[in-house]
Amino acid sequence: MMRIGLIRERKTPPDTRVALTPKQCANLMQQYPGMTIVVEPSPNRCYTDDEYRAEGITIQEDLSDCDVLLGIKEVKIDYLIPGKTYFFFSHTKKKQPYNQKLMQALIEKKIRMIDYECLTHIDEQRILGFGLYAGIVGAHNGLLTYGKKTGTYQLPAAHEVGSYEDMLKAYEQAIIPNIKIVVTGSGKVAAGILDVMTQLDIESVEPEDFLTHQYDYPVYTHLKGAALYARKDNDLFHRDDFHANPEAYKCLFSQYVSQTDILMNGIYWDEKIARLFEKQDILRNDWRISVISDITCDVDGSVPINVGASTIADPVYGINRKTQEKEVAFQPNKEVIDVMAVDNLPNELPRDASQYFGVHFEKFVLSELLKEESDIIRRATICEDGKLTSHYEYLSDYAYA
Ligand SMILES: NC(=O)c1ccc[n+]([C@@H]2O[C@H](COP(=O)([O-])OP(=O)(O)OC[C@H]3O[C@@H](n4cnc5c(N)ncnc54)[C@H](O)[C@@H]3O)[C@@H](O)[C@H]2O)c1
Repeated sequence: MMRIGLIRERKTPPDTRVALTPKQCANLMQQYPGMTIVVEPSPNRCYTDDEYRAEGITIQEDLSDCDVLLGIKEVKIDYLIPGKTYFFFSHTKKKQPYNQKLMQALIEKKIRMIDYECLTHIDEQRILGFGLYAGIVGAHNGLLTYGKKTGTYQLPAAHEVGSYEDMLKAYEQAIIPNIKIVVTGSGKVAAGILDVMTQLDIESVEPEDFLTHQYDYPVYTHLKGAALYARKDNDLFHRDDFHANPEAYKCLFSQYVSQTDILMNGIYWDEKIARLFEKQDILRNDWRISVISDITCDVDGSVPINVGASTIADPVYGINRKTQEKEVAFQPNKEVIDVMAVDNLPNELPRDASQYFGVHFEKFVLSELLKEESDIIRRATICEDGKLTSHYEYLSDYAYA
C-alpha cells in the first residue's frame, strides 16, 4: 500500500510542471492496485485540477495522509510535512547557500529526501531530468532568433504554440536558409537539440567537413568528446580522464567561430572546464557567430558573453562585440551577437516536459521505490531519520550547522 501526493509548486514565479500527468496517475493506480495517487490543488499547474478529476484522481488540500510526496522545485520550509518521503529538485548537493535552511529543515523534520538530480544509473548517468525539452526549446529559440535577426523566416514562440506536436506543424512551413550550426553537448539537452535538427531536415556533417566546406543547404555539426576537448600535453581525449582532470584539457571550439552562424550550447560545464571561447574572441575579424542559444546557461560560464539569465517572456539579449555591453536583440547587423539565455526552458512546453518526466519516473524510479532495497534510491537519498545518509556525509557542515 502506498499513497502518493502531487504537491503544489509554491516558488515565485510558480513552476507549472508536475511529476505525473492525470493519465499517468490513472494508469499507475490501475497497474498497482495498492497504490493511491492524490493531488494538491493548484491554479498554476500545466494540467488543471479538473483534468485530474476527469481521470478519477482525488484533489485534496491536506496531504498529511500520504507516504510519498512528489514536487518539482524546492518546497517551502513551512510546507514540509515531517517524517514524509519527498522527491523534488532540492539543489543542496553542491551546498548551495540559498538552500542551506531547506537542508537543515529536511534534517530537523526527519524527512527522507530523495533528490531527482541524484537518481543515477550505476555509470552515473542521470535517470531523470527535463534536459530533453530544454534542448528542444533551446534549439527552437536559437532558430527563431536567427530568423528574426536576419528577417529570413519566422517561427512562433514555443510557449505560444503550447506543444511540441504543434511546433512540428510550424516546421512544415519553415524554410531555413543555408546556415551552419554547431551543436555542443553529450547529454539529454544535446539529444533535444539534435531532435529539432532532424525535424527541420537540417543535415548533419562531420566536424572536419563543417570547417572546410560551404553548403547550399542548412547543416549542423555535433561537437562532443574528442571533437571538443583535447589534453594540453598530448592532444588526446579520454572521457574518464576528462571528467577527473578537466583542467588538463583545452577546448577546440575556437576554430569553429569563423564557420558558424548559430551556436547551440548544451554541454555540462563547471569552472574547471575550459570555456568554448574567451570574451576577447568576439572581436576577432573572422568571427561569424550571430546567435548563441546558451542552453547550458551558466553566467560567465562556457559562453562568457552570457551576462545573466533571461526570461521566457523576454528570452534574448544582444551583446555588442566592441563594447561587450548588453543591447536590444534582433538588430540586423553583425556587430551585435544575440544570446538566448533562458534558464527554465522546459517551462515553455510544460505539458510535454511533464509527460516525458512522468514516463521516466514510472519506468526507472517507481519500480525501485516499491522494492525493499534499491541501490538507485539509496544513492539518491540525501537524508532520512534526521541524518545525512553515508553518501552525503560531505554535506555535514552545511546540513547540521
Ligand atoms: N536552460 C535550461 O532551462 C536548462 C534545462 C536543463 C538543463 N540545463 C543545463 O544543460 C546542461 C546539460 O544538461 P543535460 O540534461 O544534457 O545533462 P546530462 O546529465 O543529460 O548530460 C551531461 C553530459 O555531460 C557529460 N559530462 C562531462 N563532464 C562531466 C562531469 N564532470 N560531470 C558530469 N557529467 C559530465 C556527461 O557524460 C553527460 O553526457 C547542464 O548544465 C544543465 O544545467 C539547462
